Amino acid sequence: MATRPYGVLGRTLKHSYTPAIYRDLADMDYVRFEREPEQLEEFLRGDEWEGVNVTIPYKRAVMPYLDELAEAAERLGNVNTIVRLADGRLRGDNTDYFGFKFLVESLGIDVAGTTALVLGGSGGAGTTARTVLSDMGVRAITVGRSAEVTYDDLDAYRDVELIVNCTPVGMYPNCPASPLDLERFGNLSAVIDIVYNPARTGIMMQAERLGIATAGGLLMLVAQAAQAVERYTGAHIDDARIVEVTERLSASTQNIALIGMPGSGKTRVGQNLARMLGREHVDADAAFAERTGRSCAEFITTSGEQAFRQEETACLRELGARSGLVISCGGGVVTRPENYELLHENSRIIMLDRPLGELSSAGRPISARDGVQKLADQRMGLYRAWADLIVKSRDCAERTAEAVIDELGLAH
Ligand SMILES: Nc1ncnc2c1ncn2[C@@H]1O[C@H](COP(=O)(O)OP(=O)(O)O)[C@@H](O)[C@H]1O
Ligand SMILES: O=C(O)C1=C[C@@H](OP(=O)(O)O)[C@@H](O)[C@H](O)C1
Ligand SMILES: [Mg+2]
Repeated sequence: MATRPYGVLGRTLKHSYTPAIYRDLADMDYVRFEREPEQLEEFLRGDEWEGVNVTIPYKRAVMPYLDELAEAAERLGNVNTIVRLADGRLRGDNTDYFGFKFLVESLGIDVAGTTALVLGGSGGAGTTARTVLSDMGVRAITVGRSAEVTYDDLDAYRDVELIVNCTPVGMYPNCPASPLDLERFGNLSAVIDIVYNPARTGIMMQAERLGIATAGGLLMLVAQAAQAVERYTGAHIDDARIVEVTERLSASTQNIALIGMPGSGKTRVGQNLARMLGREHVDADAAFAERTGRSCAEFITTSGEQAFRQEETACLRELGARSGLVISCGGGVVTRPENYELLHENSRIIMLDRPLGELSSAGRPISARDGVQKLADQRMGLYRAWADLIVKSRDCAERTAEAVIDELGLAH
């Protein structure tokens, strides 16, 4: 057994999911090796590590210090895994190839003979994607601002079956955003995005709306890590385990967003949920008050509902992009269609379904103005349509929180 640690080498790694992935995949402790460019040589020639995953911006920069390259690294011209061989020599490998192939295969589509647009295809990730796709029999076309095919030339490619995003457009914190409008493509079978935060990027959400299959980058991230572990330890990690670890990571990194009628328990159940799961709780109404210096009720009474809704959306844009939170929404979040994607991009949306007769209007100017029944007529259909999961209210907020945890399949 190696006594030196494994780790991930990069420049800023604070938000890296990699240590969590290794812990879950292989019960391995994984060190974040944050180094500046001028420290690279010393790090690579030193012996404080046993093996490393390499991330941007060093996937090419490490190459001069390696003694040999695996075929994938040679072909792609970059290295994401370095293994220390028994004789001390360093071998550079590239497991992103496997990771991306795993992602494409997860769609369950026979891609051979199809054509794909690879957005950002000339960058490092784009090269990996193009190489994998070509090996799978796909005609991969690089699209980029200075590539042979630019975003202005796409009318000639309306019939492509696949679009792959390898640009950072849509990545946290500038989200939701999409590099491309899918409307003009009439023959798409899938959209792949290698971005993994948020869980659903702008282009993926548009694809969902159009009924097109999607795959996000988290599975690739876990699959490349799994093959790196195989390279370090020689132990095989099977496909089902890669999927299982991805699902767990996806569940823990996405927010849990509670929606439902005013008084249904979003705030109180959210507090309990966060406590039970060890997560941070954010009440959207409290965040609103902090941002504007006025409570929701006060804001609505003095500035009107429309101004309130505008601020509420601005608040939600920031909140919905974050990770791992329990978010208690305001009851009126469903009144603006644009709020849906702000939640859906990185949250599982849970509707709390509490009998109307139990709902109080106290301190709620909109409930008081319209009455619970009228609000329910306007909103219940929307709550149901937005929800990934509908949980019936139990006899107290704590028990409802337990039910949410059980129905989400989370441990507490
Ligand atoms: N079964 C239950 N589930 C949720 N809340 C309940 C339940 N029974 C009573 N309550 C009470 O109802 C109120 C719900 O209010 P709140 O959480 O502010 O709702 P919302 O945020 O959805 O408007 C709280 O005072 C809570 O203690
Ligand atoms: O139903 C609504 O339109 C509102 C519900 C409130 O949140 P709760 O549902 O938590 O009471 C709050 O966002 C605001 O007063 C408007
Ligand atoms: Mg509330």
